[in-house]
Amino acid sequence: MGIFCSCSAQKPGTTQDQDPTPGTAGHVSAGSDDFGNSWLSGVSSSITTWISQPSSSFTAIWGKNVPESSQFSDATGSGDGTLANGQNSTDTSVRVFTLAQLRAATYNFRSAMLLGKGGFGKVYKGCLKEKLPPSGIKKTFIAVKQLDASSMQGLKEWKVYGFPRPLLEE
Ligand SMILES: Nc1ncnc2c1ncn2[C@@H]1O[C@H](COP(=O)(O)OP(=O)(O)OP(=O)(O)O)[C@@H](O)[C@H]1O
Repeated sequence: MGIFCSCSAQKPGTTQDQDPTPGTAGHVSAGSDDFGNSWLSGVSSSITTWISQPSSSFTAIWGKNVPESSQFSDATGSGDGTLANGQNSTDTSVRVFTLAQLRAATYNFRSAMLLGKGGFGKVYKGCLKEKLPPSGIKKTFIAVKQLDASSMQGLKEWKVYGFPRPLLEE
């Protein structure tokens, strides 16, 4: 099974009005990977393609009642092109998202975050938060495609049909 995601960046700020928090806001703790071993995810803020592999060791906590210090400060992994599993990307535009981060962004793929379903899997809305000094928060809204385990051919289709793409406004 795999994950693809696309995103649209929001100007830095601290507003919560567009936060896609489900009605039953709560905390999400990323646990062990019960989806399988072969995760791929991609995120794009514009035209860059991001491919990452998960790290189940990263625990992210998300929610309005969560202290800011508990939220991940770097939603994009190391940010230096180093993949979560230690591999290096040859493309400096590649940024890494762990499975835990994508789970946190989508509230563990909560049904309330479901945008739709395609032929290869479900698409969830998510929000990544990054701390900006001194006290700002950058929100990046994403669409995450979670491939069905039986649809790994979707990886090829995804490349062909243009994922990632910006999150469409509602
Ligand atoms: N970037 C996005 N922003 C907002 N909603 C999206 C986005 N991408 C997909 N969706 C929602 O998810 C649904 C499924 O998207 P998907 O891309 O999987 O559709 P599809 O092209 O029909 O699927 P497939 O390519 O797997 O056959 C869409 O109908 C739409 O409602």
